[in-house]
Amino acid sequence: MEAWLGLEIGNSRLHWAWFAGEEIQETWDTPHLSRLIEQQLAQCKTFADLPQEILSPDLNTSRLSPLASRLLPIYIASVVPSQTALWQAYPEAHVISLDKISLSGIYPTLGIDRALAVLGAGEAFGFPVLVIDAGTALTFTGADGDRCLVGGAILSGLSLQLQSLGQQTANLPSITTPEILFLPERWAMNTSEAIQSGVIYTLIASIRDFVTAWWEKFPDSQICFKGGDGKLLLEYLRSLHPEFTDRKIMYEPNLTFWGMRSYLQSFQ
Ligand SMILES: Nc1ncnc2c1ncn2[C@@H]1O[C@H](COP(=O)(O)OP(=O)(O)OP(=O)(O)O)[C@@H](O)[C@H]1O
Ligand SMILES: CC(C)(CO)[C@@H](O)C(=O)NCCC(=O)O
Ligand SMILES: [K+]
Repeated sequence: MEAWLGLEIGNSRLHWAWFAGEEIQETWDTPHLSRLIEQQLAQCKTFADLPQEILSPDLNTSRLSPLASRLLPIYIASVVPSQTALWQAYPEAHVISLDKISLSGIYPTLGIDRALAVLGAGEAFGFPVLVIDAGTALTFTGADGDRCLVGGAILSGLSLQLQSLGQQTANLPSITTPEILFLPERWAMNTSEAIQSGVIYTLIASIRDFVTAWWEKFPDSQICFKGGDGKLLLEYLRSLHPEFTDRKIMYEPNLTFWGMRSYLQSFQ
């Protein structure tokens, strides 16, 4: 089984998956790379030459050691052109572009992360499917039973909403997502919880509205959450609306990587 790396470049950070053929072995996240690393990427001859910055401290690198003497292909799905540019120098970098994705009805500026995630979800659970990516931006992306893009929506994600409130006002603190330990009181009595209440209850209401509208169109469709805040938001959606607990709605962090796998299979 050939080894390869999947790299999803998001607006906040990099998401990595190490594949042996079609199986994901490990996944991890790292910060964006600095421009200083470009030279090192250009000179990579084996896996061992790759900068340490791309490996996670939790990664069991001894499992990777059989790969050390080879240069692994890296398949890249990026929505951050300046970060994509750094990889141009790496001899085995393959940037995935929208034109080779097997979905119809795509518009030219659709994010490759959205296209791959909806493809990966549809391949795994069947079409029609709706993906809710709770990342830096929160996106809804749906495809119908003919693998045709239905469309979707883009709004500010959880962190971005909290951060922009803090940055653009004199008296409001910037709350970070690790500070959100529980579902706040809706009618909050302090500033921090009032911000959390405003952002979280409106986000959940928006998500519920999109989910309901999707199921009106496609009643039996699977809905998948992904992204850094996906697990938390699905948990809150379910605790506020228990009727969603038994429905076809789940969290699956690797949808974009599944989309990459299916993209690669389409060339075999
Ligand atoms: N260690 C972490 N670092 C950064 N964000 C984190 C972390 N853990 C959880 N998060 C949450 O993940 C969210 C970012 O999600 P994610 O990492 O999926 O975004 P992204 O893929 O970089 O962005 P996008 O795909 O929207 O361009 C933030 O809103 C934050 O609350
Ligand atoms: C919306 C984001 C930022 C989500 O990562 C990304 O998919 C993107 O840059 N999309 C381009 C615009 C679009 O999808 O219509
Ligand atoms: K921008």
